[in-house]
Amino acid sequence: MSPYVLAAATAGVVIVFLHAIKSHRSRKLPPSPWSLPLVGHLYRLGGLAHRSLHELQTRYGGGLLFLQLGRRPTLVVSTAAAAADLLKHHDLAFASRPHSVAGDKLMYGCSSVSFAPYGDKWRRAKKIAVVHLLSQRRVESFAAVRAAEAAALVALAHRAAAAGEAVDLRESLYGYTNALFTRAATGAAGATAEKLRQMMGNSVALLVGFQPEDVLPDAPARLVRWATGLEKKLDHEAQAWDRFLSELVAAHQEKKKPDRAGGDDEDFLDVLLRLKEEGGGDGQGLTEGGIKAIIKDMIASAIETSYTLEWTMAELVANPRVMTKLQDEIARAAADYRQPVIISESHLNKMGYLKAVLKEVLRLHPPAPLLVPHESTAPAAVQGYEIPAGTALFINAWAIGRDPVAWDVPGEFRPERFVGGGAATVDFKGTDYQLIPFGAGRRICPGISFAMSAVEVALVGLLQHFDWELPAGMRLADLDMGEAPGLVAPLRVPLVLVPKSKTTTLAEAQLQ
Ligand code: HEM
Repeated sequence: MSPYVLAAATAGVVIVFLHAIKSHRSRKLPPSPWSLPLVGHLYRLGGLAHRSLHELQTRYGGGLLFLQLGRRPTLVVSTAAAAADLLKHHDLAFASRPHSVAGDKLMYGCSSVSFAPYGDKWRRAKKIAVVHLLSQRRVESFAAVRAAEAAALVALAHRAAAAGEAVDLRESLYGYTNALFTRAATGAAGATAEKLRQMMGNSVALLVGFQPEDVLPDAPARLVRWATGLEKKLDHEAQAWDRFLSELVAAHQEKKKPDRAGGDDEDFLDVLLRLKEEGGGDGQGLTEGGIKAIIKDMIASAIETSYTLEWTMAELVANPRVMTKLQDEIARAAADYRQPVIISESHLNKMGYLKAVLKEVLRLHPPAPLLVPHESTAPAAVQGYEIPAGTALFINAWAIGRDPVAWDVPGEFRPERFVGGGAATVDFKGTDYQLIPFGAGRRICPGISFAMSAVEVALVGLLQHFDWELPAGMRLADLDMGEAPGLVAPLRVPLVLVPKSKTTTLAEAQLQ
């Protein structure tokens, strides 16, 4: 980088930092540890920000911390009580998102649901997602696609079992969710799904993590993006996506038949193009860019969904008692109802222990441990502190799931706490603030039902047909249950397990 760029960047940071310190001192703010010039508290985050922030919070007490993360004043919420107060009483003030240049470029001017700042554009996109794409009826309409993709996953495990080989679950579970989400979003499978998966990997690498504009004012941040080649990468990626999505849109417009409009066999792209064509109502103001951004949002969610499956398999292998109990529940359902290879979804809904296991996994391992950052658009008085407008918000769902005030023996994996115990009625739908892996309030994830159906169908298939063991020579104590660094957190080491068929072959399973 040239010395001029460096000097301009440094001067910018100093000005912003001094300004931040001045305004910080004049307000009543939550506890804030000492920080460094320029970077503020950024250096305290480390690779596993949710863990570092949890440690800081236990040291300072209370449920709120106020940090200066580079340029951004940031409120961190780490207890169930503080989350309840904030989300019940100040949700509106904190319903926006911090501006992101990568989101602007890769998400068509932040017009996806997840990147849009709070306002009319976001409200319309969210309504489309909730009412037209991810409603219970629409989720049910994809049951056959889920069953087919889960059967492909079971077949893959059968092949590995027959060959005595291990399965790389990180790889195969993401293969499953990506294929399923791509089919639901665009109707495409095979090579198209593979291409989208590879492109999504490139985009996610550019979208997550701290960006130059988080630390520097606009002009020096732009210089840094230019000097480091980031600007070029973002433009290149945006163009590649646009070419690909334009082809999918064109193919959909060609195949569209009048008698299909509004039917249950529509994929997300069909629905969005229909709403745009209808013009008024919920499709009002929907542009082709907006449609492409929403499609990207939906396909990207395959990542968190597959991480949930991977964490579940890891916890089950680490807790053989729970694995056996869940397999017994599944075996009873399969026997009672003479089920085919993949147990039908109406029967999954009656499996109480399955639901309890998944809640327990999401309590201990929310795939987005700090949710997605919010930003306030108005001042708010939270627990007696004055939080200025323009403050970023991290809700530490990982710490909240381990809050000792909200949970008995929080570090223990014990699904029974959700069956008849004190937490029997606690759910992750956004009203129980001690369990918020999907967030709560206005910005809550609209894909809970879509995600959980995908997780349940695959999990039940994998446990109905196989016992799962650690690879030869590996002991339970060697299983690494730590997280990989990043704002979306899978297991640190991809999970590899050996399947042992309970139904010797897929053909045999199909006959049962
Ligand atoms: C287990 C899987 C999933 C987890 C753990 C998860 C979690 C989350 C979280 C934590 C947020 C942010 C909440 C906040 O800002 O406070 C979110 C937002 C969102 N999720 Fe999910 N999600 C999952 C699956 C899905 C699926 C399957 C879809 C759609 C197909 C989806 C679509 C979205 C969208 C569109 C948003 C943005 C909402 C907004 O900004 O208003 N998610 N999700």
